[in-house]
Amino acid sequence: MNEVGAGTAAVRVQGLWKRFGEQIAVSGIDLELPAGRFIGLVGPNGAGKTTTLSMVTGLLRPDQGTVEIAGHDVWRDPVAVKARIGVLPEGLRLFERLSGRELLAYTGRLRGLPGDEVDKRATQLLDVLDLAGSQHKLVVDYSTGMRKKIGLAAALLHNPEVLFLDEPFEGVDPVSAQTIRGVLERYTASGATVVFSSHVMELVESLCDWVAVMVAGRIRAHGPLAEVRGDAPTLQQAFLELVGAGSRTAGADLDWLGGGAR
Ligand SMILES: Nc1ncnc2c1ncn2[C@@H]1O[C@H](COP(=O)(O)OP(=O)(O)OP(=O)(O)O)[C@@H](O)[C@H]1O
Repeated sequence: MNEVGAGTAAVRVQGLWKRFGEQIAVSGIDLELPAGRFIGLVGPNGAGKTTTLSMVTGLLRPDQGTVEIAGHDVWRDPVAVKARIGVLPEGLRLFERLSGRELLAYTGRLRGLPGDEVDKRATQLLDVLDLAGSQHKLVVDYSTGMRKKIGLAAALLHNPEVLFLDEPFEGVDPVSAQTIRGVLERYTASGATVVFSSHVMELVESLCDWVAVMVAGRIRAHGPLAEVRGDAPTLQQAFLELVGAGSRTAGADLDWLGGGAR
């Protein structure tokens, strides 16, 4: 059962900072992500999305600031938070010498689920994610898309309240993307919250009902999709305006590229 109903904040971020030497990756952000929504965190390369998601999910300690998930402080109450979240991080490390099914069995036991419940859920997830035929293959032999899918299955196994996904569709073919999408839509329809980062605006526009736009370590816009899109015809156009790239002519200075002298 999910504790957090629609209308309350699934994630509350206050004054979050992260520096790497001279580089300020996240510059004092405040953000409330509503529960029960499909939320997209978008921004150009290097905007700070991965750093933010890592701090929000307890993988990277902030320099300053607090994060609460379902009312629990991520750094003061990590056990309560980790029981309530699922995470598919960027560059996910998996136990390569386990098969897909073994990985789920292991994850389920770590999560404290009874063995027969783990078996039942693993069978269903492997089936829905089209991995049943590869469940006995070692993870090391999985393709990029299969790795994303088994990572997603592991993140969903304990039925978290909030699911965080860093670029879940990168390197995933359209058929697998559609499968992942179906699973996520079903999950949010039941009141759970998904927060995912992506650069693919069409995807964010078609999946999300709430977006946060991050530029240079700050949140530039956030809110319901229609509000952030405003009068722009597409989210892509609104995004280009927000990041100040709307009028930039790509490649204007590359006059040597293409024809002419070689
Ligand atoms: N471990 C690190 N050490 C030094 N700098 C880092 C580190 N991690 C991130 N950065 C810097 O922090 C900034 C934000 O990086 P981050 O990976 O969070 O951005 P992003 O929005 O996820 O980018 P992308 O969309 O390209 O994945 C970048 O300038 C990056 O170079």
